[in-house]
Amino acid sequence: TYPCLLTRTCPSLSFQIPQTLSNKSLSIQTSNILRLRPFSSFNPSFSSSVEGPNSRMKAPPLSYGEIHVIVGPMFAGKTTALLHRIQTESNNGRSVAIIKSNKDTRYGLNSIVTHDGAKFPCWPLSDLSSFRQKFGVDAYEKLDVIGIDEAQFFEDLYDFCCKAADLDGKTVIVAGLDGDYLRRSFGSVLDIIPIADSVTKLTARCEVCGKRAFFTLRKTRDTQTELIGGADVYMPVCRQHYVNGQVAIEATRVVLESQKIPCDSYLEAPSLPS
Ligand SMILES: Nc1ncnc2c1ncn2[C@@H]1O[C@H](COP(=O)(O)OP(=O)(O)O)[C@@H](O)[C@H]1O
Ligand SMILES: Cc1cn([C@H]2C[C@H](O)[C@@H](COP(=O)(O)O)O2)c(=O)[nH]c1=O
Repeated sequence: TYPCLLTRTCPSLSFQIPQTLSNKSLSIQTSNILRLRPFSSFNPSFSSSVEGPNSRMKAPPLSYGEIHVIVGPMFAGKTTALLHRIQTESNNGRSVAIIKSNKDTRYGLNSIVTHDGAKFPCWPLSDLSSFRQKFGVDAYEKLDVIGIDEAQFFEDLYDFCCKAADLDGKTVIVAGLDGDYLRRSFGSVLDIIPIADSVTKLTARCEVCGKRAFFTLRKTRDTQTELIGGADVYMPVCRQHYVNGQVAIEATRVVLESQKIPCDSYLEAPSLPS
């Protein structure tokens, strides 16, 4: 339980093997060994390399960061919750920034907008790794809280969150879809659960019966995973109406294809079987 820093050892490291082991035939490659260094021997005012000529490790931050994940179907209030948390952090005097995917250009690139129309300025990016450079290295150092919306669209989500919280001391608040329209894991959102401090799953209202909605039903015949859209393309549904809706969509597809009738939108909420 001694607070410690893991440092990669240099190949010339000498260490003691317990007597019981040293008598046996034992081959250990020192370059693959991790050594625990007492925290007290670490000087936090050093920001560059920690140990040895081969080490590229950055000194750990003075305080470590946090990762909070908000998931749920579309219309569940993920963006609203993200904006609320960011606003609270900002009101508490912390420096904040929000990143969103530049794939969603529906409301203009430089703002995130909730389904209710609430807005906040943001950084539209294709990948998270470019954020530090684009935001400015000095400005990034001073940043306390980073919000990420539409997290399912970022392939480098895991690496970014890890680095931001573990090495750079940032609080990262991530909002995104846990599942796609077929309820498959979406992007890397579920991959960051093991490194998160908290996970919140929000629900919407089922568009058919008004009960809690856990899933997002796609109303069109498109089959690609990524398809930007709102209520024109998607509706939040409960389990019963997800299952019924998928059956209805599949049946409609078969009928339309057999009659070669082009149709963009299959479903309207009132016509869904209950
Ligand atoms: N079926 C629905 N269930 C819940 N909220 C809905 C629904 N349809 C529209 N909304 C509106 O959407 C808002 C949530 O928007 P938003 O935060 O952008 O959600 P998300 O980011 O999860 O898609 C709700 O406060 C509500 O006013
Ligand atoms: C289910 C599903 C959604 N999308 C897209 C549709 C929207 O542009 C976003 C989700 O936005 P929200 O803030 O959660 O409302 O994702 C998609 O591309 N594929 C899907 O399967």
